[in-house]
Amino acid sequence: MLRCIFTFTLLFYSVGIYAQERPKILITYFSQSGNTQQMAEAVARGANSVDSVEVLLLAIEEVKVEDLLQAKGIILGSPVYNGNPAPPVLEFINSWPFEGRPLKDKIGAAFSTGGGISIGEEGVMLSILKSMLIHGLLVMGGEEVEAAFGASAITDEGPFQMDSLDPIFLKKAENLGKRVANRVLSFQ
Ligand SMILES: Cc1cc2nc3c(=O)[nH]c(=O)nc-3n(C[C@H](O)[C@H](O)[C@H](O)COP(=O)(O)O)c2cc1C
Repeated sequence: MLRCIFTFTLLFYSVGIYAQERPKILITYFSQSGNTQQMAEAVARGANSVDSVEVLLLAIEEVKVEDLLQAKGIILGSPVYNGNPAPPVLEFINSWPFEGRPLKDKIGAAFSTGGGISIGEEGVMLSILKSMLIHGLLVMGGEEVEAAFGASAITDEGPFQMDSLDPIFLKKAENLGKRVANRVLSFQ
């Protein structure tokens, strides 16, 4: 009986500690026609490949303030709309709590999708990173030099006009998620 209680207590505490210690990574996106969502899912796959982190994948409209506050890493994605992040993404960022800068020192990263080559993806990621810097996040880019500002994908020009995004873009997104997850762990 005593042994049973001991085992149960040990199990209870180990589960508690494990749950408590897994830092959360929030991956969030706006997507009207599914491209940015595909990138977000790839980012989440990459983050999930790292043990000991908890990954939350949510469309921006599903994100609650507590999700932002609890996350140790925030990875935000947007399509390019006329060279800028999509307006709902800007509204989302404008809704982040600012008083006391509660998002300070979290890790931040960005991803984007755009219809054409060199008509906005990079600018959108930099715009997201700039806002993250205002909030005090520690921002980072992707794994590859070709993803220096984050992971981006072309969705509607030349060879990149397919239902599913080209694997080269999805790989960069996965690597971004993995990189952020590893950094979050090393900053614990
Ligand atoms: C209103 C609007 C404006 C857009 N402007 C641009 C643009 O300036 N540059 C670009 O590369 N793609 C532009 N696009 C294309 C989208 O960025 C692209 O299709 C993106 O992958 C859509 O993402 P989603 O499928 O997640 O909604 C625009 C699309 C819309 C609807």
